[in-house]
Amino acid sequence: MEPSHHKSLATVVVAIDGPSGSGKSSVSRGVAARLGLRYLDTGAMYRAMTWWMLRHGVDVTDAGQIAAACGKPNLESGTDPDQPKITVDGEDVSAPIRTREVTNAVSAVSAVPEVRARLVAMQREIIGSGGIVVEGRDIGTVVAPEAPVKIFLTASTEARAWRRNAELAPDQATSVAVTRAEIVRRDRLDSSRATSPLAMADDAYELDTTDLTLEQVIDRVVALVHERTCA
Ligand SMILES: Nc1ncnc2c1ncn2[C@@H]1O[C@H](COP(=O)(O)OP(=O)(O)OP(=O)(O)O)[C@@H](O)[C@H]1O
Ligand SMILES: Nc1ccn([C@H]2C[C@H](O)[C@@H](COP(=O)(O)O)O2)c(=O)n1
Repeated sequence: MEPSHHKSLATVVVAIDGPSGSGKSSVSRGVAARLGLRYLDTGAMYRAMTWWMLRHGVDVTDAGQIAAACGKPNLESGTDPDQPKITVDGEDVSAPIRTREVTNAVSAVSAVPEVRARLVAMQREIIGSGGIVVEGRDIGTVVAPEAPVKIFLTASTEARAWRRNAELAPDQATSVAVTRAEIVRRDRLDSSRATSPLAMADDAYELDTTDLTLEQVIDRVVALVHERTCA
């Protein structure tokens, strides 16, 4: 990252991007809680949109159907890092958006430009004047390109598969090999879509978390935020 614009914590935007299972959610929540910032999980928004499509019988392989329907659900994202919550039409969907059915359909839904246009606008509105950690795939490149702190988290495919597999709910349990294949497929789709694919911003700080504990990663990101904001 270029040493540049110093900001106060009250207005800072910390953009955290990376592939599935690299630790974005846990790191972002930990950093936000430590620094007293808000937290936005943009992946949860794409998941909630996908959950609604599946619930309403939208064919999630048909981009036209997705585009026509994506303005209908009323999504509300909480920003409390200690209690992340997302509702669709008033229903708390924090748990059902984590099923493998949603996980395996979300890349197709999030590749549709109309979906991205609506959710990116909502994300920018929530970010507002800042004081927030935002995680996703295109935060540093598209949603908040002016963010003074940009982190791109990575980890080996093996580490990500083990981490992701270990946290599946009992009714979603599968083998590490299946989880690994699902992660590889999702990364490929998320990185190859035409509109704002998963990508590292030129001015992002790349952090490989393979051999780091969660606490070590949080410590490093907090240190970077202090460095960038002089706080
Ligand atoms: N550095 C780390 N060391 C060990 N486990 C970690 C580390 N970072 C995250 N984890 C664990 O890995 C799992 C996946 O992390 P997390 O959900 O934060 O990743 P993610 O990048 O947000 O994934 P996704 O994009 O698929 O939602 C969680 O169970 C988390 O506790
Ligand atoms: N900014 C974002 C965030 C997420 N997505 C899509 C692509 C992911 O596979 C999916 C779920 O995200 P996760 O909860 O695993 O972080 O949502 C995106 O396209 N852009």
